[in-house]
Amino acid sequence: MTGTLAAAPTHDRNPLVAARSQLADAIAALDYGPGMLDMLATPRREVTVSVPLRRDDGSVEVLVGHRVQHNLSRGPAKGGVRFSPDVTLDEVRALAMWMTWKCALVNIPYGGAKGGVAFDPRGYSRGEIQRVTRRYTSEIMPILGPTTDIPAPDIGTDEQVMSWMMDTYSVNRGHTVLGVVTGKPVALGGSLGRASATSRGVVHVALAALAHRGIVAAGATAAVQGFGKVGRDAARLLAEAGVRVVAVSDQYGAVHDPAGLGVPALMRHVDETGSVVGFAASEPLDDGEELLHLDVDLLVPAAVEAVLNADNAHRVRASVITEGANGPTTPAADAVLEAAGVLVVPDILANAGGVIVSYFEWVQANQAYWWSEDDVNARLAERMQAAWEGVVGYAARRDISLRRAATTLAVETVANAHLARGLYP
Ligand SMILES: NC(=O)C1=CN([C@@H]2O[C@H](COP(=O)(O)OP(=O)(O)OC[C@H]3O[C@@H](n4cnc5c(N)ncnc54)[C@H](OP(=O)(O)O)[C@@H]3O)[C@@H](O)[C@H]2O)C=CC1
Ligand SMILES: O=C(O)CCC(=O)C(=O)O
Repeated sequence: MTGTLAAAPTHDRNPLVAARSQLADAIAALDYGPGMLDMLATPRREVTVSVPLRRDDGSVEVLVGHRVQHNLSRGPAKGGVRFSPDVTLDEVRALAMWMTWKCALVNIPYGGAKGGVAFDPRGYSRGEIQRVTRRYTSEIMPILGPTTDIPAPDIGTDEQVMSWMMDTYSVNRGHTVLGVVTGKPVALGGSLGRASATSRGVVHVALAALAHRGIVAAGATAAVQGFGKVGRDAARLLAEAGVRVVAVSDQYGAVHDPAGLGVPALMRHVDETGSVVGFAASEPLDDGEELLHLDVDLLVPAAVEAVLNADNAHRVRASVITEGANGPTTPAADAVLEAAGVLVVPDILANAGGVIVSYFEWVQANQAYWWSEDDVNARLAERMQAAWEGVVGYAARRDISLRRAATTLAVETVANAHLARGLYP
């Protein structure tokens, strides 16, 4: 390994350490010439920008934003934009690398990217968030475009933020460019089914994983960490499938009902109060951490990275973990969970439904022809099922974990694209 990798951080909870360790595992199982590991570990392009913001009170704050394009060998870079105080360049690099593997694994013609601005949108007005979005978009505009890099929503962003990004890009280009971002509102060239696509994909593979373990979904128990764009619809769809969702959490706390939470009523409570905390038909858990250790059939981490780590993995009692979030399990935790026989459905497979329907949205926008929601959902289910079967089959043939199988399959696809393009002449 050369300079870039030698300088890498080493902490178990650093997402870049996790992403690079997963890549190194995959490369070790494959047969490529020297340089492939370094090349795939290194982002193709990184932009760090200042985002000056005039606050509503007249003061000026200078925020920091990033956009990292990890790989472009199979098509334009694709991946979400995150507004969160925890955004760092290392985090964005890791998330961009995971996007590359995700797009390759589910065979959509993209490389991986990710972006973010380090601030907590909960402390800012709608007007301030719009100004941050527009300035960030302008600053990274040289590397954006419908054939180069196509953002989408992630933590702290939504379809309104995507509309502002599309508008800023389009105004600068002089015409409307629908294909420059996905996750837009349906009224503005978005796709039916995109808003719930990540959750729908998570639930598709969660149900497949329960069946794989011989657990009947009807009456099985689940805990969901995070009640945002991914966790909320995952809880709803699990409940609709007959799974008893016994606990959910957000940043403010966690609620629990061993008999099963009434998810529609909980959703109404969150709409009214902004948090799951205080939901009448439930008991509070001491802290969000407790949710991760409940004795449930299924655990769905759908919030942030590294929540399952060296310190707590041994306390997990779930049979199946389906990763709605990116990078919720550190490599040290993975080893503990694998030894304990927990089936972990990895992020790049489990949460790929979002980018799959983003791809459908981009295809529809480029064709200016929109599909029905049933059509979108059927195509999504078909791709999730194919990816699930591919990963499970590969893992079984080699007697390896689903994470190792998924990463190896994806890395091989990307490495072969580099070879086909003439990496080793
Ligand atoms: N949106 C998408 O299409 C996709 C998202 N993902 C991944 O899914 C994860 C969630 O993203 P998304 O739902 O879009 O983001 P949101 O911002 O919509 O929701 C994040 C949720 O996580 C909660 N949260 C944050 N920190 C914690 C914590 N420490 N403990 C418990 N809950 C916490 C938030 O709480 P609160 O509500 O209180 O703020 C919120 O409910 C991320 O890892 C993202 O990268 C992956 C694929 C696609
Ligand atoms: O929909 C997309 O393009 C990307 C979604 C995303 O950021 C992710 O899958 O982590």
